[in-house]
Amino acid sequence: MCFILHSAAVRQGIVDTVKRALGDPKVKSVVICGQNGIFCGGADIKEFGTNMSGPPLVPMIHAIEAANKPVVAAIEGSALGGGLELALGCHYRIAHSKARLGLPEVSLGLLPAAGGTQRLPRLIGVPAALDLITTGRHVAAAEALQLGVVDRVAEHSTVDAAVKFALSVAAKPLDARRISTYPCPCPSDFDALFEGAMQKVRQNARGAIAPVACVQAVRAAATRPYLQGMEREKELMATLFTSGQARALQYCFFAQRAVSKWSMPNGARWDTSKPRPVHKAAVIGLGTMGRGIAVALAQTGLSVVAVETQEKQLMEAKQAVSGMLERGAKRRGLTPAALHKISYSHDIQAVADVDLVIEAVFEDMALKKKVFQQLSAVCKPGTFLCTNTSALDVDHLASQTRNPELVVGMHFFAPAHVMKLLEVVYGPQSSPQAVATAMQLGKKMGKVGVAVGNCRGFVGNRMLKPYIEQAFFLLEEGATPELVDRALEEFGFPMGVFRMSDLSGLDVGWRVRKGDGLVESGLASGQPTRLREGRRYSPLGDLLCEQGRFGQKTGRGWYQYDQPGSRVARSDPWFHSFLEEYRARHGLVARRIDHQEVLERCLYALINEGFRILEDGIAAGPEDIDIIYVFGYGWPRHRGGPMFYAGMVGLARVLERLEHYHQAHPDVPYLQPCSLLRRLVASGSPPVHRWREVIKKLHSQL
Ligand SMILES: CCC[C@H](O)CC(=O)SCCNC(=O)CCNC(=O)[C@H](O)C(C)(C)COP(=O)([O-])OP(=O)([O-])OC[C@H]1O[C@@H](n2cnc3c(N)ncnc32)[C@H](O)[C@@H]1OP(=O)([O-])[O-]
Repeated sequence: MCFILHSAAVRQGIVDTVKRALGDPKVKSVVICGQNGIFCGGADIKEFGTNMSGPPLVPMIHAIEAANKPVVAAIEGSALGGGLELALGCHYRIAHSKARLGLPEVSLGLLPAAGGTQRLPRLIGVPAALDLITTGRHVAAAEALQLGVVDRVAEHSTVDAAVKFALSVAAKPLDARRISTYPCPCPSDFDALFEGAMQKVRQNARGAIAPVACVQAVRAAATRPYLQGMEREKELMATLFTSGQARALQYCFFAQRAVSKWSMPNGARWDTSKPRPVHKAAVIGLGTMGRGIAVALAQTGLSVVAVETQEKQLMEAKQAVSGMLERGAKRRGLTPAALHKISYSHDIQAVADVDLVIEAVFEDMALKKKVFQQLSAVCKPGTFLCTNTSALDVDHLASQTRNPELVVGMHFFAPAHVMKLLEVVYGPQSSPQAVATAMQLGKKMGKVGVAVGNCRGFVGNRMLKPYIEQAFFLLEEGATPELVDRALEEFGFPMGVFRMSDLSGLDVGWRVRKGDGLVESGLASGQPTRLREGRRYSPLGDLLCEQGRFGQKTGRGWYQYDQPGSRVARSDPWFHSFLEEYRARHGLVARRIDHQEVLERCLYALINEGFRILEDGIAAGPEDIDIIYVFGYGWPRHRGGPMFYAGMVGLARVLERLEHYHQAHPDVPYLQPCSLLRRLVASGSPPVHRWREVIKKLHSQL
């Protein structure tokens, strides 16, 4: 018999049908399978937080395990979460060779609470179960077989194989097949194992509580009888279930899927815009970003033309890209086939026949303009021209070409072959097909693409500006880089703003500020002013750059490093006395600044800019901003992204604190609450999924 599992109706169907099968003397054994080639993706996440109806999962799985006829799970596609837990309740598991299995609940802020934390360690041992449950990683059928999660792997029809197998074991005793009755294999180094596991998850979790609860639940499996372990699993799940973290992580799950359903202000949408196939692509400029992009493109199986006009740089890049592809293939146990997908040239004419070009030359408008003019002349008609700028005007570049509708931004994040985020930037002239093609190519490259409008810094970098600005101001007012970074890292960022600035290089922002005319001449005198056009400005970063302190690469920045290029940031007494002198020179009196002020000033300023971005229609909804921050800027996923976080804090509270800080710092426009935030508060602070209605109303009145 075949069943489908998903929501309340499905569970009811399983309970009824299994009962009927077990009571029917003609039925000798039972096979459970999914529909449309997918065994089961687990519990319906949309059901969480609602009044769950239908039979609960745990007694359903117990009844299957207790059955007196063999029950075989035929796993095709995925068996995830509750789906795998159901399979663990069956007496045998047969998986298709392409199937993937896992307990990803931890990534939703939960734990496998339908017996997963109690059965899996009994089946495959504590270390392997801890690995799967605390990371939530999916395993392929071959690994599942090796670990002992499944009994057999089928190459062809899994259901046929399972039916045949079920008939062959119809008369066999089942006592040894009920996992809940197994003793949990207890390793001799029990305490060390759990201490090590706990330390590891705490280190990686950045404040997320679900991984810690997962370890506690597995520990219960190893120390308590099955039923008591189930009680502990239930208790821990109840705590997680009501936590804000579970809500945030489940929001991220749906937000990630929502952003793929992009729309543009002109009404173009993902479901009405057809992408054009891309068979051959080119990258122009083989610096750090260009190399990463070339690797990511080649790994999709596309033919890639990599162009770098400087011969020496071209040779170096060729070596570096080959190394990256070889290491990537080795990690995945493959031969580096992508190596042969790339051809290199120093001549831009080599891109004449490609379908899409990604320009990744130095971040300089004059240079990029020249490249776009050349591309427009060289490429065959219809070639999409994309720029990997991180902040420059995409429309201006489009205007250099004969067909501006073919131009979009594809903003990758370093290292481009690793980082998941891709901002796809459209201008008023970009065609829906160009956006659809860039989004589809991003997906092929394993990226999470977010389509956004064109403005300075797009979404991510635009919001970063007020965040960094506040961090600089906090130093002037009495904080240290250590204090600011600690507050942000305790919040859950992998790196605070100053450690991040040292890593990416202080000179990057310096160059941009110089280009904007913000860096005053005569800095050497050490007396630059702290105002630009009536706005407060901190020249601290400029002063460090003047001293050649560019961060890790020079061994000095906001921190000091043992040597240029080394990664361990150490507190720098030089910087502390420099800061004191700076404050004294400008008549600034240091005051005590606590973590709460750091978080409120840095994060609320960033969130406020997020509201402006929504107001301006640069991002279609809060989900787009949140996904950009979670995937590209290290925002802790268990806090859902900045806009979701604002809702968790309470919009009225965010507004009140911004008003407070703006009053104290009237010369900082970024702290002035945005009118969309005011409007949302006035509309009763609706939940984040209803903000679009308020935004739509606002836009219709403009
Ligand atoms: C008591 C405790 C019990 C248990 O321990 C708890 C759990 O099981 S927790 C659960 C543990 N399980 C997981 O964490 C597995 C989560 N799911 C996945 O990893 C992938 O969806 C899957 C691999 C299954 C398919 O990938 P794919 O083929 O690329 O397809 P896709 O990803 O694009 O999704 C297609 C559509 O289905 C939607 N949707 C999907 N799953 C769920 C769900 N569980 N629920 C609701 N909806 C779900 C998804 O939103 C999308 O909707 P839309 O409206 O079309 O945008």
